[in-house]
Amino acid sequence: MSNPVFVAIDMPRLDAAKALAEKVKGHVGGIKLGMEFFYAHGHHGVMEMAHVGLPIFLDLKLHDIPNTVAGAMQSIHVLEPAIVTVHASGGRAMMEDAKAAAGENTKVVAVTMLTSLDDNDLGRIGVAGSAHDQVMRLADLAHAAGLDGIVCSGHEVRAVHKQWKNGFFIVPGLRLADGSAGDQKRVVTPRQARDDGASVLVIGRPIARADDPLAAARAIEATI
Ligand SMILES: O=c1ccn([C@@H]2O[C@H](COP(=O)(O)O)[C@@H](O)[C@H]2O)c(=O)[nH]1
Repeated sequence: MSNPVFVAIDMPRLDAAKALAEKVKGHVGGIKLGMEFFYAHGHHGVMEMAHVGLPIFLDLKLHDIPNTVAGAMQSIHVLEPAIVTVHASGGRAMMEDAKAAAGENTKVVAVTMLTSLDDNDLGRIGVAGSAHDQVMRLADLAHAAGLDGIVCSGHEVRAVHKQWKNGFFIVPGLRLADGSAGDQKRVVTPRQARDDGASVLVIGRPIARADDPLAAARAIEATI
């Protein structure tokens, strides 16, 4: 993949989403659509965004019993997304069934621990150990389930890459050194994540909410 940046288009308006994608398309490698967009526009919206001509990452973070997640994967099959996410904490059988139900050109990738959480948050939800331990544990489970890779923060991607050589690693929670982290807690720069083995760099607000999104996308591209 030449440009590893997928711009996260987290907005409910289709016209605004299309305008942003058209504006930055020469400086990103793909488009990430999440719940905010998909719940508002569904299949129609994804098909509209596909006209931009970039690979589509459907970040739906599926998490349910195996039969339901497999059904959801079948329902989005026709959209031929390049990437779809499920939650690793849904368990091995859920991930296996998700992969089996996905199209052959769709990478199924497991969200390990959200980048908006840190070690303290993990303790509060009853999980012992560090974020690093939790990501490594769930990466092993996703690998065993036959998934293509995982979503983790830039704090863990180097270690995960070492243990899963041909894995596909998606890293959100990216900020330039002077950028506000907002709700993200495990943050690194795009350059750091790339150097540490990220396959895809997910960048949302630093582009979408910039005064000049095109200039922001260009500036980020220049750093990687
Ligand atoms: O652990 C995760 C998993 C997914 N995301 C998604 O990435 C983008 C990040 O947006 P920014 O505006 O660049 O913070 C967003 O769509 C999240 O849903 C994540 O941040 N962390």
